[in-house]
Amino acid sequence: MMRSKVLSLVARAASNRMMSTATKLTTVEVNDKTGIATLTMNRPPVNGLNLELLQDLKSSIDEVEGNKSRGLILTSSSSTIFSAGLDILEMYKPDKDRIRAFWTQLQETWLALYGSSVPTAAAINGHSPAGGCLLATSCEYRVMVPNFTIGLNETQLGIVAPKWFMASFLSVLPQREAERALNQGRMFTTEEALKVGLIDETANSKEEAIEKCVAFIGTFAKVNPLARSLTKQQFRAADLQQLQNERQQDLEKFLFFVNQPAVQKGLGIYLEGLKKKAKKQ
Ligand SMILES: CC/C=C\C/C=C\CCC/C=C/CC(=O)SCCNC(=O)CCNC(=O)[C@H](O)C(C)(C)COP(=O)(O)OP(=O)(O)OC[C@H]1O[C@@H](n2cnc3c(N)ncnc32)[C@H](O)[C@@H]1OP(=O)(O)O
Repeated sequence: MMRSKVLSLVARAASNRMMSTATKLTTVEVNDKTGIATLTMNRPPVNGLNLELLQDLKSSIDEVEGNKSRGLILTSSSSTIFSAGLDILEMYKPDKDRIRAFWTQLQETWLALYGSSVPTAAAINGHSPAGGCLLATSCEYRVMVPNFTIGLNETQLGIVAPKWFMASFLSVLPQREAERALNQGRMFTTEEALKVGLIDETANSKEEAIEKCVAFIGTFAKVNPLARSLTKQQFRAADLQQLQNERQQDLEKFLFFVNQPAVQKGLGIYLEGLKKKAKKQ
């Protein structure tokens, strides 16, 4: 390794504190200069949101809430995928107990991220379908690298995005755009997403995306943190409360829906298509 690279790694290690261990599917790194935490998803190959990744995401969000970070940037360790969304294997021919725990964990993770008291931003450094888009739109700001896609494509899989997925989407897009895109299951390219307002900025690399997220979080430097976070909570309270009130019904609805033979058949065909595509590559 070149000496300069070694020196830069040593310097980086000195100015950043790794808060989580590498055994987890997420890592949290707090930059000592900015006080901003970067939460990185690391579940190869596609950051499919399974029960364990969702558990780690939730505990990492809690960790950032608890360690007085000035903000949270969500990103991925993959060079081409932010997150492929929910791990379809959790929903296809599911285990009865595990699928309950899975959906309950997804609810908890969304409540924690969408309701986070710290400023949140997503550095979207790869494709971001469905649950990936849910994570990104749960943050307050999005910066995306070109040549990738983002959107809620559920209808393309023959499934329906629950109300709280729509709430995140609607916190970013006007109702007319959101409704049309959801009905179509539309995936937006980075450029299209910028034009419609689904993302806030583009960046040429993950590093630049993170820098732009840091700049966004920096815009709150002179704002009273309590006033900022209470204002954010007020904007989001109705969406959060709705899921809190309906958590059990939402779970039962999901279980009923996902166990329908037609839905299982559709998920099986979709998975098969993904696997065939992967083999061809
Ligand atoms: C009234 C309503 C009430 C309740 C509603 C009920 C239920 C519905 C709610 C459920 C909501 C679901 C939201 C979701 O998130 S569903 C998941 C949607 N995700 C996708 O459609 C993404 C699919 N994947 C892709 O498009 C591509 O993989 C991707 C662009 C992300 C990456 O492409 P790349 O070419 O880089 O990789 P691949 O070769 O395609 O994939 C590599 C391996 O990974 C597997 N894979 C990919 N995505 C998933 C996934 N989401 N889950 C599981 N596995 C996935 C893929 O099969 C390859 O596997 P191998 O062949 O290597 O084994």
